[in-house]
This record gives sequence, structure tokens and C-alpha cells, in this order.
Amino acid sequence: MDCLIVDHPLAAARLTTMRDEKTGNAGFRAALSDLTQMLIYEALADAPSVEVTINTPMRAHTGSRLATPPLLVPVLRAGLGMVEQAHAMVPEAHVGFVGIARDEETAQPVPYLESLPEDLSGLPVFVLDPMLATGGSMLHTIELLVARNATDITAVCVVAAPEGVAALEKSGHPCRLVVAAVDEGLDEVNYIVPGLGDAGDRQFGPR
Ligand SMILES: O=P(O)(O)OC[C@H]1O[C@H](OP(=O)(O)OP(=O)(O)O)[C@H](O)[C@@H]1O
Ligand SMILES: O=c1cc[nH]c(=O)[nH]1
Ligand SMILES: [Mg+2]
Repeated sequence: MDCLIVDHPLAAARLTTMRDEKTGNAGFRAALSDLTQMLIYEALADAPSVEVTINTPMRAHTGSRLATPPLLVPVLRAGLGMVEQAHAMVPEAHVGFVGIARDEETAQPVPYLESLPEDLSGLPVFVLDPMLATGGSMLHTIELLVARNATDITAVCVVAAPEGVAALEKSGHPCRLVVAAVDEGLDEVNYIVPGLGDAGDRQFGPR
């Protein structure tokens, strides 16, 4: 599986803000928004463009735009903190929604919302979720997308555990990963270490 680690001093600075336990909800959301801009920018670096002819105030000019804007799919709750900035970067994108909450005992994904276009043939899909821990939530989302004929899926994450990366790889699904950091691993309750805690709670409070 193709894995792009966005290694940039500005990305590292925002990630450090997010990791810091002293950062409050508003500061966490702001850093996640800034970092999402960088992740989306990098995720689209090789995206195909098409030529468009426009007129500048001076003369005609052949410019470009994205050939096929990706469908953006935030995974609720935590992915909500990425979608506004991702949409600002790709304003013509459509948006689908998936809601999943991990069972706190088993860490198994418990889906509660699915709002996606019926047919995703030929459409790149960007799944937005800051955390890839065991990979269960991302794999559930990818399976929903593959069942709708998606063949070009990008998981856009902030922090991944090696266990989650391995689970995506093992699945064999058509997926690549764009992430700011791959951390040491999971603790005994399947939280990422050093990680940043619960990305949903740190934006919105406990559920
Ligand atoms: O890789 P996994 O082991 O599946 O864990 C990652 C999932 O856990 C978090 O969501 P959570 O279940 O805490 O829901 P929330 O966003 O509502 O807080 C996170 O945003 C991912 O969706
Ligand atoms: O470390 C983790 C693992 C799962 N979900 C989170 O929000 N954080
Ligand atoms: Mg959570």
C-alpha cells in the first residue's frame, strides 16, 4: 500500500499542538484544520488536471482545474474537524458521511450513520479521520465504499499506529494512506501512543 508521510516543519508544529495535553478544544480544532489543509494539499499533488480556457483581463489563457474532484467522506465524529478545511481546498467536491463509534470495551467499530452516493465508479474518495488505530473503523468505511464500486480510496489521517497501517495493507483494498505521523503503537486499550488521546473528545467533549 502506498503510504505518504507528510513530513514538514509546519505539519509537525500543528501536530505537536494537537498532541499537547494543555491544548484546549478550540486550539485542537484550529490545529487540526490547519494540518488538514497540508494533508489535502499533499494528497492531491499528483491528481490529474484538465485544461480550461479563460480570459485574464489581458488576454485568453489556458489554465487548469482538477479533472475529478474527490468525494470527501468524514468519519464522525472526529473527521468532522477535517471536512470544512478539506472542502475549502476542493470547493467543487461532493461530501458523504459515515458515523462510527468504537466500542470502548472491545475497540470494535459500531457504525451508526451511512450517507453516501450509490455508485462511486470512477470517483476518487478521500476518507477523513484523524486517527487510524486498530484500523477497524477505516476498514469498515473502506468496505462501504468498495461495495459502491470505489476503486481509488485515500485515507487522510493525522496519526496512525503501525497496527492500523498493517491492517489496511493486509486487507488488499484499493487504498493509499496520507498521514502526518506513524506512531509507536497501541496501548492495552487500543489507544495510539504517544498519540493525542481521543480525537473526538478533544474537539467536542466526551460522548
Ligand atoms: O482504528 P480504530 O481502532 O477503529 O480507531 C480509530 C477510530 O476511533 C476514533 O473514533 P471514536 O470511535 O473514538 O469515535 P468519535 O470520533 O466519535 O470520538 C477515531 O476518530 C477513529 O474513527
Ligand atoms: O488513540 C486513539 C485511538 C482511537 N481513537 C482516538 O481518538 N484515539
Ligand atoms: Mg472518540
